[in-house]
Amino acid sequence: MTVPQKLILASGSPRRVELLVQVGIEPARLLPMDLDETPKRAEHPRSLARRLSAEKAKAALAAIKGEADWHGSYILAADTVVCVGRRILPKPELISEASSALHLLSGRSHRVYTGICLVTPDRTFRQKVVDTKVRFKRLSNLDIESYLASGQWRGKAGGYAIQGIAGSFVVKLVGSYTNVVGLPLYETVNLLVGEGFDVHGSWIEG
Ligand SMILES: Cc1cn([C@H]2C[C@H](O)[C@@H](COP(=O)(O)OP(=O)(O)OP(=O)(O)O)O2)c(=O)[nH]c1=O
Repeated sequence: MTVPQKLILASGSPRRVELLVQVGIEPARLLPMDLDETPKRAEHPRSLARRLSAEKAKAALAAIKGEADWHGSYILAADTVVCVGRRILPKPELISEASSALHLLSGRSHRVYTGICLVTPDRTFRQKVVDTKVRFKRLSNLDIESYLASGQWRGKAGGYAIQGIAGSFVVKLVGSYTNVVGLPLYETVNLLVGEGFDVHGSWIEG
């Protein structure tokens, strides 16, 4: 008898769930981890994405360790960081923060790093950081004001969501699109397959 594999997604991000479901992976459980995401002094954005994704995975592992049926589960966590040069942009909750971020992104290229961390059933930690280069058009005052009014910036790294209105700001994108949304699908599936997770099982028609 084969034991069904379970994936615990250590995330509260609906985008990450949607991306996994898009490739046929239905997380058995969502376990959002509320961590302090403040960067360390002079921390590189790539290192921040790597560190936070590992911390989310570690916290999720600690949370389920005492449970009898966690054996055989995989845990996946991710963290997305947007930066202009080495300047890390916040995940704005205030309109003023979102406005500053959009002014900074206007007419420039920036990078989006997503760290992914997979904990295997034997508790091995496997990590990867993926980066994407994105160039925005020059945003007019009307673009910025209207975008701020949309509220789509709230809680999103860098103060925008490429899967919404801000998709129309993108002049050029080099790398993974899904990485910008919050979970790089190629690399995530690769990591899962490499660690023995059956991603293909759900692809059968009917
Ligand atoms: C740049 C960008 C970010 N985002 C989102 C993805 C993430 O949800 C968020 C980055 O913050 P994260 O800290 O990576 O994720 P989160 O706090 O939303 O969720 P969790 O830690 O529980 O997994 O920004 C978009 O949805 N679209 C985009 O274009």
